[in-house]
Amino acid sequence: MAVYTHLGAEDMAALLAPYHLGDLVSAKGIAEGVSNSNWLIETARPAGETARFILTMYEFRIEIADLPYFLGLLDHLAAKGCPVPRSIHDDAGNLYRVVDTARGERALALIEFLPGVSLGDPTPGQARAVGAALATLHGAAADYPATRANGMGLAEWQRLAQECGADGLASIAPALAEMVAEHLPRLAAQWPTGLQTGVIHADLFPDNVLMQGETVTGLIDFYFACNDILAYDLAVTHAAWCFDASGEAFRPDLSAALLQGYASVRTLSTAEQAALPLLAQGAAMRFAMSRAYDWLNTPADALVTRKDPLAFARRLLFYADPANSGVFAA
Ligand SMILES: Nc1ncnc2c1ncn2[C@@H]1O[C@H](COP(=O)(O)OP(=O)(O)OP(=O)(O)O)[C@@H](O)[C@H]1O
Ligand SMILES: N[C@@H](CCO)C(=O)O
Repeated sequence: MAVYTHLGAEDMAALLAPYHLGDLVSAKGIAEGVSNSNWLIETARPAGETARFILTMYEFRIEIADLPYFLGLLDHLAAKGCPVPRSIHDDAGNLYRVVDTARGERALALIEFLPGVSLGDPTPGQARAVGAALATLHGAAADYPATRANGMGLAEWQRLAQECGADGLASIAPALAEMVAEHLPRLAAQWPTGLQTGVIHADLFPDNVLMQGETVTGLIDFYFACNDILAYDLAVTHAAWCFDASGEAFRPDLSAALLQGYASVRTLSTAEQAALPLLAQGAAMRFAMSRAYDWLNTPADALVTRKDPLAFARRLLFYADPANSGVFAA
């Protein structure tokens, strides 16, 4: 569950007052998500119609100084027609507010509620739509004026691996320690330079995409967004979408559809196309390392479920295997 801060009805009404959204009808904690407290807010306007919003209270991991980048990006993309939630500004025009809570000072922001559901078992048609939505996002963000470095790039994978230590990684599984020892130095030595960069989502997993049928109705959770290699974002999305739920079996049908969807909107350069296998190994390393670190550092009685690092260690080995080099062929 992810509502870390309890808010009573009066607290909630007071928090929402500067937004002039109408009368508070309901505020329901949302169980999904691990980093923030989220509520679905329903309000009634004077004319009687209801409106829905998501209220997020930032609990861990997110630097307040980064909120203008994340929330400004939502407004930039929404203004260009991308299916992302607009941020709701308070009556003074602020994108976010800092409030006192029983757990100390917290930043909070309101965004538009978007319809749709996130998928457990996507179809090729849905993967194609996600690929196209990602490429559209890359194009729409091209003139976003702010920049943010990728805090989850290669240097961070190396730091996380060091924090876990070879023994820590081996305590999860010996194969994980072996995989990191073999592949992390190689990725560092071979990581591509000179590919086109821009704003990337960097975490476009199925739980961060809302869909109705084969239509993408929401791209959400932009809290890893940053400026980095555009094709790396496609590689992240590929690693997140193109394996079955067990993380074992590659799904060529989803892979082909996702890549086709992306290419239908943005043509990859020859260099990007050639780099995809390596970028996908990097993407798999990124999630293997963040999950391994969380695995070793999340107390057993924590509210959140730890995610399996091995699912991404296996994906890295899949992408590194020359027998699979045709996966990204044009
Ligand atoms: N704009 C939105 N419209 C509709 N539902 C939303 C919206 N934003 C968030 N949600 C819902 O809230 C849930 C949690 O949101 P989000 O993924 O942003 O939280 P988080 O704590 O940052 O998650 P994570 O575990 O990925 O770090 C989503 O799975 C989705 O169900
Ligand atoms: N989407 C990530 C969590 C955010 O880093 C994962 O599944 O590991």
